[in-house]
Amino acid sequence: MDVQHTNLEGVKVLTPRRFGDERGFFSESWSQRVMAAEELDYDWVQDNHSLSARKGTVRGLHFQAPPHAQDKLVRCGRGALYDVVVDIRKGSPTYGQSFGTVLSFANGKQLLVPKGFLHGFSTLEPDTEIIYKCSDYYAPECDGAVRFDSPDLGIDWQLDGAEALLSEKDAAAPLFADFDSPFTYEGAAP
Ligand SMILES: Cc1cn([C@H]2C[C@H](O)[C@@H](COP(=O)(O)OP(=O)(O)O[C@H]3O[C@@H](C)C(=O)[C@@H](O)[C@H]3O)O2)c(=O)[nH]c1=O
Repeated sequence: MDVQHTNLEGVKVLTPRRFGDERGFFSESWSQRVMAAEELDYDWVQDNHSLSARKGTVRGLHFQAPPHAQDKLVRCGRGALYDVVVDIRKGSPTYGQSFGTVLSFANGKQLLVPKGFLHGFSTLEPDTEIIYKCSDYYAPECDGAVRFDSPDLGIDWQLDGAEALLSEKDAAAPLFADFDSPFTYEGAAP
């Protein structure tokens, strides 16, 4: 597993090795044993899978508040997406800063999204599937969202000028400027 650090402490790009042969490839998308050596230790309890039929679909920016905050390990099962995280830990040296990267079936990259970050993505191809592990269960009462195109965040969603397809919930989300984060920075993450 190749592990790349990003501008946001704790946010990492993980790229599993693919063993290719005439049938295709095999890869270990997660191994607790291997990742413990990188000081990454998670008890994943829920796997999520969604399909976005249209290119230019945006899901996000989402979080689950404590006591049901979630770490997530995100990958693309089919197609390609632009995955984005935003630091919302009050007092963090990178509060409000974002990181984005392309996750595709072809590149096999995964993004590790720790608690205390917004997460969202735009689809770069039709019929794009996202698959992700979560460290806590879905808790709708703790579900929260921030408007993806908040001017203060200045995120380029790679939409090439097209209008994003959003859920009603995401269209009604508050702007980042009006958002009071429930997370505080607790020092350096692994
Ligand atoms: C997230 C989630 C939703 N649902 C239900 C609620 C609702 O009826 C339906 C669709 O939910 P949403 O519109 O919130 O789905 P979606 O917009 O895909 O939400 C997801 O977006 C990405 C960016 C994330 O990071 C995820 O954590 C999650 O927030 O699925 C669950 O049953 N379990 C879950 O874990």
